[in-house]
Amino acid sequence: MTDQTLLIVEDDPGLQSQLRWSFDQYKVWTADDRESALAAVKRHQPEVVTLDLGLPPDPGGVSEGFATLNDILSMAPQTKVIVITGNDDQFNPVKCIGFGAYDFFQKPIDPTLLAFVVSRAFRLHALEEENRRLQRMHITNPLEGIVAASPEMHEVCRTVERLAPTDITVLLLGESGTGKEVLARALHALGPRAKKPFIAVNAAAIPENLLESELFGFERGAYTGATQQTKGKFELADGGTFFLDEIGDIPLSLQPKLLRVLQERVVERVGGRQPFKVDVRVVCATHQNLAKLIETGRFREDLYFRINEMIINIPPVRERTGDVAVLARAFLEKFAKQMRRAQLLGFTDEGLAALEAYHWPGNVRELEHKIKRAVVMAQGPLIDAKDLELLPTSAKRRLLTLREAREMAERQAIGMALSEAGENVTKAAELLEVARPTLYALLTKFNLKV
Ligand SMILES: Nc1ncnc2c1ncn2[C@@H]1O[C@H](COP(=O)(O)OP(=O)(O)OP(=O)(O)O)[C@@H](O)[C@H]1O
Repeated sequence: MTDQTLLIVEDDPGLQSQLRWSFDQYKVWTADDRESALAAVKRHQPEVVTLDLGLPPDPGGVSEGFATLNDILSMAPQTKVIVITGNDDQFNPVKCIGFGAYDFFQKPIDPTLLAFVVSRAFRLHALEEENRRLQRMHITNPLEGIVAASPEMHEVCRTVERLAPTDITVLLLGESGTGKEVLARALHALGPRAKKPFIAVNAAAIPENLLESELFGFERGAYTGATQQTKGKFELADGGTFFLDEIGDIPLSLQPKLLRVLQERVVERVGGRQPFKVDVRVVCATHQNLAKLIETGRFREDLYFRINEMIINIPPVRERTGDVAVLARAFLEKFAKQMRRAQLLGFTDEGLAALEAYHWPGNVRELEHKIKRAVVMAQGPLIDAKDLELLPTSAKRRLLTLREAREMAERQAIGMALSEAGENVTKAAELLEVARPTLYALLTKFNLKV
């Protein structure tokens, strides 16, 4: 027997038991009036219901059946209700479907046909559930490897999705640790070059005198110690994506050579005389203000125009509405699993308040490190401000309106509850102590696509 649950609402005991036996491959529950039907829906959450329209106290009519249909669908809108009636009013089918029933059946019942309709209803329900699950995942995982609940980051992710299939050079602007590299990887992974290399170079991390050969490669004998020809990173990225992080740190002397690669996709190794073509998609990033660097003569304007075909501004964590809680939760799960600390369940209210109040100058990277440390340090089942080495600060933040504060809190609570409930809306609604329809209404209100 499967876990698929069927509720048969039928007041005729003979028909009820006939139906019960013909569906023994499902978990079957029965009810014979509106009250017991609603109790069974609440308790057993059947995916499919067969509903006799003629229920007491109106067994010869349809009023009680329609009221039951209406109540079931208000309580559990995803349920597939198959209406069965002996009443041959030709308008009933239209009315039932208009009320949200999945299908309509006239008595006498053809068991083979009904079995077929019921199994199709289960299939459709499963497909819709899977669809809802995928959409819910999208709330906190808008892109592979990216955790975000804020509309600001969802917008960034949508832009990444739109740009991924193109070869447009993208410039990612954002403070350190905001996720520029993760987004560059997403641009690569979602595009046609996904199976080819993704090569990242951080210009700030490589000494100036080594940067040219790192980027463009060198020929044997190009300088003392150059014992063999070596490929540069551009060449290694051939066919794929080249991610140049901290482009603002590229020395002025190298900028013309870089401009040439970007303009003509041509590379020349240090000490080489034969320029050759490379096929790369280029993504650049910086936390610096390039306009200022241009003003002070440290960055070429023509290079700037080359790399800014499309700019994506990544907001700092303190400006993302509702991201801190879901990021914290995701990192807690990741590190608790890695470090086998399954007893860690979440954050104390004070811990969460401290996370929210902090201004995160190091953005997601800092948040990740703080949670990692706290997972090691925490003694009880909940992480508090002390474990995080944070005190609720009085750091100046823009004063929120009451409405903004309420919405932010609601959004965070929903994100946390969904994450806690493994993305199961029913469980999340229980954790939040609201009815499922209320949670759905809130998800819609916050444009969370369920
Ligand atoms: N939205 C996110 N969801 C999950 N993890 C994230 C997210 N953003 C960033 N991270 C993680 O935070 C860390 C820093 O991200 P990343 O290296 O992409 O930032 P960056 O902006 O490139 O930093 P820098 O400017 O210092 O190079 C990484 O471990 C990354 O996996």
